[in-house]
Amino acid sequence: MKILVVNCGSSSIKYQLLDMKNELVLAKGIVERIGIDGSRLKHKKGKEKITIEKVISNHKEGLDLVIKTLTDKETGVIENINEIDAVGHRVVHGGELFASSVLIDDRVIKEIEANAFLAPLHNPPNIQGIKAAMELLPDVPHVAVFDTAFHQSMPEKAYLYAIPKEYYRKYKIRRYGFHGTSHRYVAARVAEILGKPLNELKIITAHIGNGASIAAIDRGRSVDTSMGFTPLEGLVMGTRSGDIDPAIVVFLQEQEGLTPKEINDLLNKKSGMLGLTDGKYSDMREIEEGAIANDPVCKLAHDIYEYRIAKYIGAYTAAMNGVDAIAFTAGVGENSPYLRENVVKKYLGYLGITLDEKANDCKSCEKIISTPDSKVKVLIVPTNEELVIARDTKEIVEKGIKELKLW
Ligand SMILES: Nc1ncnc2c1ncn2[C@@H]1O[C@H](COP(=O)(O)OP(=O)(O)O)[C@@H](O)[C@H]1O
Ligand SMILES: CC(=O)OP(=O)(O)O
Ligand SMILES: [Mg+2]
Repeated sequence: MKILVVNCGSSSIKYQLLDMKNELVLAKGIVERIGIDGSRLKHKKGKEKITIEKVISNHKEGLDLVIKTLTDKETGVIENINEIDAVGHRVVHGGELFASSVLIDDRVIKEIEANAFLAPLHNPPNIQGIKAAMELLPDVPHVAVFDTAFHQSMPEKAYLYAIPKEYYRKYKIRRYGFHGTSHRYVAARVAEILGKPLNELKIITAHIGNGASIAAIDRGRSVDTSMGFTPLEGLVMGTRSGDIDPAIVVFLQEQEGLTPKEINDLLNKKSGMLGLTDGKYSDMREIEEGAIANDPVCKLAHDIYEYRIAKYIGAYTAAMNGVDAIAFTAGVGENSPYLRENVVKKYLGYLGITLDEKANDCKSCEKIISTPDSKVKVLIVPTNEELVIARDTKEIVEKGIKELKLW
């Protein structure tokens, strides 16, 4: 079975074509700058890389180009579209309706559309991608895999905010959490690597990418996570503030005369590492270089970044009344020995953890980086959200079911 995985952002489409016989990635790529000057497709087939520069006005044109590239004699990996057996779509916000992956039909599309007000940046392009893919590949099943689904197991005490309850009833304001597909994959891998059943482990997963979140996973179920109503809450990120006193929002609106959209942009796009470095850097590689070279601005920004991670690990250890394993994943978590070393050595000694510095000196590897005598295990686990999407899609299609049960 060959499955196309599609992840539509506001101006991009990431895709992978997988052969599920051996879970091999046949080709992958990204369409960038959709509807903007300089749109292009970057495609990778094995070690071969190509770029097609072309005007791409909308998601349908983008997906059309993806399919053409996948079936082209030179760049392609399949003869024609009939070889694609199913399509798996990443959908960011499933609200309270979707606690698992589902087969897409008219009702599901309507419900994802109804949730768009909760994720105005993410869900509209996701829906455009689904509609375009269903038009281009009308004869195969399409499956939606939600970022929020895995976190639907959180108890009320973790997901309700202490604001008048009518706003939960009226607008569904609550913690949803994101990156669920990644947290779910990483927790399952931790159990496999440690050779213990997932339902006997307390795991903290730290998805530290450009967007970043931490989750507390108690015996396979997400019981708390740092992102909230939107992906703005929690950790300090590339350009997002993470936790702040909500009174700052009102204060800045009044003092600076900002509109709701302006304050939202300020917190999502101009804050985090970018804000802390006066608009210089949002990429962790640059901040790290600066911090290692003792640049005081980068050093302080990095201190704040790692401190927030450490605080959440402490909070989630308390939330689960203990922890067996802590796993780092995503762009920074997988690739930065410096970040992991700082968090573990400065802040996690009290858990009986010693860092194995040699093991930690590694990028994109899957391994244990705490010493054998450490009471709590620390791991690096490269995430693979596309593989989870493809596996869920395969399971739904093969079993002929509408919905997958996650727990
Ligand atoms: N070697 C590295 N050291 C530190 N940070 C890295 C390294 N490689 C990638 N990153 C960081 O990973 C982040 C992107 O992570 P990723 O998980 O791809 O994010 P997203 O999916 O949110 O775009 C960037 O901030 C980048 O700087
Ligand atoms: C939901 C979210 O924050 O995603 P990303 O980290 O990819 O921006
Ligand atoms: Mg990501």
